[in-house]
Amino acid sequence: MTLVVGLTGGIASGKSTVANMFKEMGIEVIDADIEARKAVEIGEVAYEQIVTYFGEDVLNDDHTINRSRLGEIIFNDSAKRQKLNEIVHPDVRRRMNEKKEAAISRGDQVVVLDIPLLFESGLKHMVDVVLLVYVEKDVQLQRLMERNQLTKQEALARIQSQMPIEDKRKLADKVINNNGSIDNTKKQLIELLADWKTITN
Ligand SMILES: CC(C)(COP(=O)(O)OP(=O)(O)OC[C@H]1O[C@@H](n2cnc3c(N)ncnc32)[C@H](O)[C@@H]1O)[C@@H](O)C(=O)NCCC(=O)NCCS
Ligand SMILES: Nc1ncnc2c1ncn2[C@@H]1O[C@H](COP(=O)(O)OP(=O)(O)OP(=O)(O)O)[C@@H](O)[C@H]1O
Repeated sequence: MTLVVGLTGGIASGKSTVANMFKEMGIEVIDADIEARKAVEIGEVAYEQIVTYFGEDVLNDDHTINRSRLGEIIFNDSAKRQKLNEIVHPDVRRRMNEKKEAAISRGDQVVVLDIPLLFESGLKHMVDVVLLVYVEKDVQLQRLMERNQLTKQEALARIQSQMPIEDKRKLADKVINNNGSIDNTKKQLIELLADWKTITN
């Protein structure tokens, strides 16, 4: 039996950090952000729809999507964000499902789906258990500003474009608290995996 874990959290809460820990343990992680990048490559259906809706202003000179420009637009306008989600998400789900089915066919014990918008997009049905990477709001803001070189206002716009992390915490099956050190986070993950081993064996 394969346990399908949905890894989620707020922006910059530490999903990729935890995802890398899973990978180091030899567990496959299917990353929605990576699949979303592939879905908007030149020639893909979503690419054409983005150009039609948002115009050529969101393109780089080489015609690829200018991600920072598109981000500036959608993180400050909920109607445009919803439109982008409608364009990109169906293909992201299709790509993730294909990889998930491959992991199940191979007989992997655990496969992880890293989906930032798991709750916002109603994707709980895609996984067996939801694992939330939690951080307090001030830590989240600080880490986001530092990692993406954003002003406080820009970072807050991104945080506020998602379901509040406190609400996500109530909906999750398991929570890893990532306020502390990376080592502490890893310890919590190892304990969780030991629990799950009894489920998958
Ligand atoms: C807006 C875009 C161009 C910004 O690209 P950029 O390279 O700056 O960021 P990246 O893709 O690495 O996303 C970083 C984080 O932003 C958050 N985020 C991204 N898209 C959204 C969204 N539509 N709504 C809320 N939060 C989002 C997530 O927490 C994500 O982990 C890009 O995020 C995008 O195409 N988003 C739409 C697809 C999507 O929803 N992706 C998220 C998972 S499916
Ligand atoms: N426990 C920690 N201590 C200090 N810094 C951390 C810790 N966990 C993560 N970080 C840093 O915080 C930032 C956000 O972490 P990460 O990229 O893993 O978040 P994410 O949830 O994957 O973000 P996104 O939603 O944008 O994909 C990174 O710069 C990372 O190095």
